[in-house]
Amino acid sequence: MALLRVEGLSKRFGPTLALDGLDLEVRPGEFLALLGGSGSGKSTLLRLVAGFEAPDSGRILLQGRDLAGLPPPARPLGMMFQNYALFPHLSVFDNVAYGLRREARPRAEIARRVAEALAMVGLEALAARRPHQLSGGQRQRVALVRALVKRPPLLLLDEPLGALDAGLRERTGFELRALQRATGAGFILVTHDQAEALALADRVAVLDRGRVAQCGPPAELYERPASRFVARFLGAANVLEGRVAADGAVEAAGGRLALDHGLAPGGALALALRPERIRLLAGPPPAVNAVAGTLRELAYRGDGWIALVALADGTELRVALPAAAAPPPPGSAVTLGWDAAALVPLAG
Ligand SMILES: Nc1ncnc2c1ncn2[C@@H]1O[C@H](COP(=O)(O)OP(=O)(O)OP(=O)(O)O)[C@@H](O)[C@H]1O
Repeated sequence: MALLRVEGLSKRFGPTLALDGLDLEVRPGEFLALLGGSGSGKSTLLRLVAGFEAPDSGRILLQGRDLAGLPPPARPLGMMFQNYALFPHLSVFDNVAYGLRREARPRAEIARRVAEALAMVGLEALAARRPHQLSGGQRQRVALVRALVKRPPLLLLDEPLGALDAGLRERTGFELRALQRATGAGFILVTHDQAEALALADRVAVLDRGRVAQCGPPAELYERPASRFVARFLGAANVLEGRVAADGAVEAAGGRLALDHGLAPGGALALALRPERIRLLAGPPPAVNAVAGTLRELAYRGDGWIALVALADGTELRVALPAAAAPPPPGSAVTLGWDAAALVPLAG
């Protein structure tokens, strides 16, 4: 059985349709990332699951039970939202113990469970401190174990790493995933950071205008995006608009493109092509999967280069080159090529 099942969920705020018949499933023990641009409905979905808002239509089932009408505290969920304020006047221990005390658990059990929870994130030595005596990353970890100490089957996290700097963000991300595996809880993590979603999640759901545009394991979304939207949103893929010629090759971007499998001729077709799958070619171009263009812009990124190449038909390709590629200066004529397997047909 699914841990969480969301069926046909819709929510309107005045003229804005924040969720538009959204369907989603989270499996037991799964780390699911909700990825989407600003206003795509990520936070609204989390707020509806948490019970802070009621849907206009649709159902939310947790472990098979319809949550309709249940107030937030009655929902068996842990939550860590953007403004995860800790109680400033309470110690780390008391912050984490808060939820267990409200359940009137025996003192000895509370002491044991809080100690275990703090040990999971390496904060047992800081139990007596107040929040203002902690670093940002430490506060964030206290908020996390506070949400987990009641062992909820599902934890909702809204941009939990958003306030941390890049280095701490990556480290805390790894900790988050280790904690998820150790507890076996299902996690839903809202983020607008695609690298974070791809790195941490078992599956990623890409949201677009209140619907799930695609949901699947990170590599599947990245390698086989279903639509132009997902291809561009994840990893800034190039999208080539073309037409299938009589011999099954694709005419696009002013060149002839061959896929690694046959296509029925005649139709219009969009193909995704990742920037890092494109190479600079020297010498005469091959007959297929190569195009000539002019290098317009070049940016050094430390681990490599990003080049913008304008083709004769006006298409602009984004090309990621390795640091050792030694690209020619802007204004140069270049030939680009790629393997047939790099071309991914898009359905929408
Ligand atoms: N309480 C509200 N009143 C009016 N409009 C709202 C309300 N909450 C959300 N919206 C609107 O619903 C849409 C979805 O908002 P939501 O906060 O779910 O997006 P999001 O994907 O979380 O965006 P962000 O990444 O910017 O946080 C937006 O257009 C937003 O302006």
